[in-house]
Parts: sequence; C-alpha cells; structure tokens
Amino acid sequence: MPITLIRIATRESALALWQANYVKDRLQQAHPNLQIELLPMTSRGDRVLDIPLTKVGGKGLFVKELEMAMLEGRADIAVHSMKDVPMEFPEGLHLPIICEREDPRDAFVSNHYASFDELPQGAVVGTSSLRRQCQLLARRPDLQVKFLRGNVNTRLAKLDAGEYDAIILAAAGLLRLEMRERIRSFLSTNVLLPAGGQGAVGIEARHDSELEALLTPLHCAETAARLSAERALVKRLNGGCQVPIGCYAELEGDSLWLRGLVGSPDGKTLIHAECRGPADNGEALGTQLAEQLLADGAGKILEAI
Ligand SMILES: NCc1[nH]cc(CCC(=O)O)c1CC(=O)O
Repeated sequence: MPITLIRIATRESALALWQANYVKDRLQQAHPNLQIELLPMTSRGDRVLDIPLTKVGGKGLFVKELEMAMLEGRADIAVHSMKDVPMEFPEGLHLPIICEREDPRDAFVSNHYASFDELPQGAVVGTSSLRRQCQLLARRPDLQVKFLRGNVNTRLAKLDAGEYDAIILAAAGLLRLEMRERIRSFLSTNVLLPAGGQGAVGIEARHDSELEALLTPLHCAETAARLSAERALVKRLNGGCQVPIGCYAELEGDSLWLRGLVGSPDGKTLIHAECRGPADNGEALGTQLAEQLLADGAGKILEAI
C-alpha cells in the first residue's frame, strides 16, 4: 500500500506550528495528492517554554513526546528547530531531511536602541543563553545580562513591559513569525557566533524508504553539509543549547569554513578556533575543530558549567 497520508507531530507554540505548516505546505506542493495532517501535542506543564527545562533521558520532554507519537504510529514525522535537536535518536527514528536555512544570525531587539553598540553603560540585556551571554559580556563587560525565558511572544512581552533595555533572539524565529519590524539590527557572526544549527529546520521520521522518498524534495544539501560540521563540533563537546558554545559553518565552493567558540559565562575567557576542509566531510571537520578548542582549554570551561 503506497503512503497516502502523512501526519506531522508538532508542539503548539507559534514557532513550532509555523515550522510544521511550512513542511506541510512544501510537501503538499511536491505531492498534490498526498493528504497531510498536523497532530498538535500539548506537553505536560511546561508548554510555554521554548527550551524544555525538564529533561527525560537527556532529552527535552517535547522531543520525547513527539518521538513517542512516531514510535507508537500516531504520527509519521516531526519538525524540529535544528539547534534544539539532540544528537542521538531512539531506535527506529532518524533525521533524514534538513531544510534550507533561514538567516542564522541573532537579532538585536529593543524599544529604545537601534543597535548593540548604542546600548548605554550598564544596560540590561535579556537572554538565558550562555552562548549569547559570554560573547556579549566579552565585548561589553558593563552590561547586565538578565534571565529571559519563554517562547518568542513571551520574551517580546517582557521586553515591552520594560524589564529589559534590549533582548537577543534568533532572527529566524522573528522572521518566520512575520515580526521582521521587531529586529532593530542583526548581530554579525563576528560579534555573536550563532548556535550550531540555528535557523535551520529538520524532519525526524521513522525509518521507511517510501516516506523518505516523499520527503526528499524538502532536503537542502548545502544546509545539511554546513550542519554536519556544526553538529559534529557540538557533539564532540557534549553540548546542547544550554552550554556556551557557538559554531557556524559557511560554504566556500567545495569547501567548508567552520568557526567555533567556547566561552566562560562571565565573558572573561573566550576561546575561538576556525578551520577549513572539504564540504563532503563536515563531520570530520567539526570533530577536528572541537579537538582544537579542547586543546586550547575549552574542557575546563565546560566542566565548570
Ligand atoms: N532555543 C529556542 C529556539 N529554538 C529555535 C529558535 C528559533 C530560531 C531557530 O530556528 O534557530 C529559538 C528561539 C531563539 O533562540 O530566539
């Protein structure tokens, strides 16, 4: 029996729903006769959080629930923000598709200041990402970094309530939610190296060659090559989205240029490294750069977290 229906398990946050609908629309374009349904899933308790606080077997509760739905046959695929996707998959599941990357940069969002450089002495900046915190403090030790969690709309509401002079968010989330006007400026990757996978969406699925063939038109080989290097670096450093690791790969013809960074949360120590290598072996490149960061002292910083 050929596949006639694909069910997409998704979280219910605005961003998760946007991403699921994006995959749905693109799949529908590629296969007009295919039936595609969303299966929105409410998580216990912490559904308002973008970064799940509760970890189950090393994974966020959300990811676990989406995976259960696929393993139990209630859903066929799940759509993830690649920067939040774990490195390991349960038996029977894998991540065959990586879609074209949106803008990978972080965005400066403020109601009073046009750019990071305009922030006055001692300004309060909202982020709960150690990666952002360490890089911003390295540049501006006078700033006060203040805890900020929640989904994109929650974070913006807290900014608007006056709790922060500015907040830092992934540009991709704001662009997808049609909130480009909220972005006062983009932070260059030289100032703020993104998280591995930032801005890219991936599709997790059961092992099934027919399903995979249907999904193939959504795959972006260039994005996948870049992310293979970034994810290998993060994997070698045992990092998730809660650690102060930045990494970013760009294609230069057949070659990848990979930059990586590990920083102490106070921004006093930043370890940078970069390397170039063949684009068809990003994994080796990522591992190699992670080794270099470790040789330069990254291990000590990461152990202290
Ligand atoms: N960790 C939260 C998260 N996961 C994915 C995105 C959106 C951007 C993306 O897809 O990389 C965000 C929001 C943010 O970091 O501001």
